[in-house]
Amino acid sequence: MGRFKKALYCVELFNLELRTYCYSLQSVRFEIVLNTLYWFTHDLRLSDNAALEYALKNSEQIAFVYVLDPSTKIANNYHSQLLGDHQTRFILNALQELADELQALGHQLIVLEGETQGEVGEFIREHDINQLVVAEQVGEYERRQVLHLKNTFPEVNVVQFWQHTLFTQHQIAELDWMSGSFSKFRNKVEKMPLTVSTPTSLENTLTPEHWPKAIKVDNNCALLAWFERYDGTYSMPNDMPFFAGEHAGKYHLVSYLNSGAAKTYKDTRNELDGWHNSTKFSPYLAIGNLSPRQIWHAVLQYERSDGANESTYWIKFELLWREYFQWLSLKLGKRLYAFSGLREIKPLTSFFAERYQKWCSGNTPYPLVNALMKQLNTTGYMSNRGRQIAASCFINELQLDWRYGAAYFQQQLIDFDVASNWGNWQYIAGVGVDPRGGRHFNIEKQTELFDAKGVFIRKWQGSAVGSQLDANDAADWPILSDVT
Ligand SMILES: Cc1cc2nc3c(=O)[nH]c(=O)nc-3n(C[C@H](O)[C@H](O)[C@H](O)COP(=O)(O)OP(=O)(O)OC[C@H]3O[C@@H](n4cnc5c(N)ncnc54)[C@H](O)[C@@H]3O)c2cc1C
Repeated sequence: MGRFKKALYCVELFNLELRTYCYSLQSVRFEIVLNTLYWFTHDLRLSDNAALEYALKNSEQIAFVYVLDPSTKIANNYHSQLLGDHQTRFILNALQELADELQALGHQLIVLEGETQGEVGEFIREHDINQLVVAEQVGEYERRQVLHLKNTFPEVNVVQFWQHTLFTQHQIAELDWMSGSFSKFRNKVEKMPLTVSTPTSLENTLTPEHWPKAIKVDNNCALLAWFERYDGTYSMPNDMPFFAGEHAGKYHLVSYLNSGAAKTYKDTRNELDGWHNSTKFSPYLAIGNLSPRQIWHAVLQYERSDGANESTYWIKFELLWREYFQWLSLKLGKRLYAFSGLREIKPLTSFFAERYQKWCSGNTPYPLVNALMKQLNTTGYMSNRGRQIAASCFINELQLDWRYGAAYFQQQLIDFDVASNWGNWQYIAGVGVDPRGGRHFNIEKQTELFDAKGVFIRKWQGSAVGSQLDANDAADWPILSDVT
């Protein structure tokens, strides 16, 4: 055989082998049915959800699961629940909407009740799941849950997607930002500059007839049970109409921008009250009814159509604060919850049960703080400036351990987000990465600035009942000779 013919022969042999290999790969693929479990966590939406798109395109059968964990309703070491009633209600309503959406597509949202990783694990076992798809999260506790499942089920293909932030992990790696102040982070982001990729829409990528088959279960009444337990007779305050769900989130985004309030955002964002004085995007971002990319691009679109100014820039600036805390939380891991945060020095505090109680219920000697806490307890919301004042009072005037305050906020906030809450508390307590140390807001000055006429304090009945911080002062303690 000539050299040329020999070469051709070899190529043909190689092609044949390649075809056989591909064919066997195809048959393997047909033998293994991809039974996927899609686990919803902080991504309660169908659009701009890369993990969900992947799961739908790469499965033969699929089940959608969300877990309601009763242990999150039990008081923890800080005397607070991990999941308070305001956010519970918000989540339940969002789940109901998601369940309806999935049902219209011939699928089911299976709401399980129990210890989260145990419930997911049991579902994997019972339904021969060989692929678990879940959005990647920044919280240490949530990350450990997925890690635990990966270790328990090495045969299950665990696929995770990063979709809770504006930027990708790859973009952040390129930034070469090894944690540090917000200014450093923002400067780097804006100097590069990093681009926020366009959000995706499920309808444009996958028509319903191409969805995988549904894995269904019979017993699915946990959602109803939780509604009965936690929705009760609750009526939403008229001036804080937080309707939950992906549709409500999208509607809120459009109506906020249509209201024109974005044009004056920078001047109004610090006000203590008023629906349109700030965007109120936070509850939707916290549970993933909206993605930050959807908001970012809606603001860009608004700037193109209605004009950009300092205020529209400032909305993006604040979204960068959120972004910063998400990446910081990922870097800090469990140090996000540590008393000394990132610093070597532990703050000087004590535990005054009475002061703590008074702060929580809004009965301190500080009317503005009282009004803020009552607003929080009633609505689940408090403005950013309000949060700064209330947290500063907790740390500086009341000299309490900041972690108890953070945990109480976690319980009360409708928009609780692990990175933003614990990160901001660290920042005010002076144990975070900020080089300037903690923040002490002068309550009198803040009252003068934001509630000079006392309207907010009257609305929330903040007037101080007594001017004394502690019922017992040192003089009330028995002296040693009396005790013996
Ligand atoms: C002690 C303390 C605790 C906080 N806890 C939370 C929390 O659990 N969840 C939460 O979402 N935010 C938290 N924040 C940040 C901020 O107060 C809220 O995001 C904001 O008040 C929500 O209202 P908005 O959507 O109208 O904000 P806007 O002023 O309209 O801001 C637009 C968006 O930017 C982001 N943002 C604005 N300010 C901050 C900030 N300081 N840190 C991080 N992101 C920011 C939010 O996503 C917000 O929705 C906390 C702040 C403090 C000081």
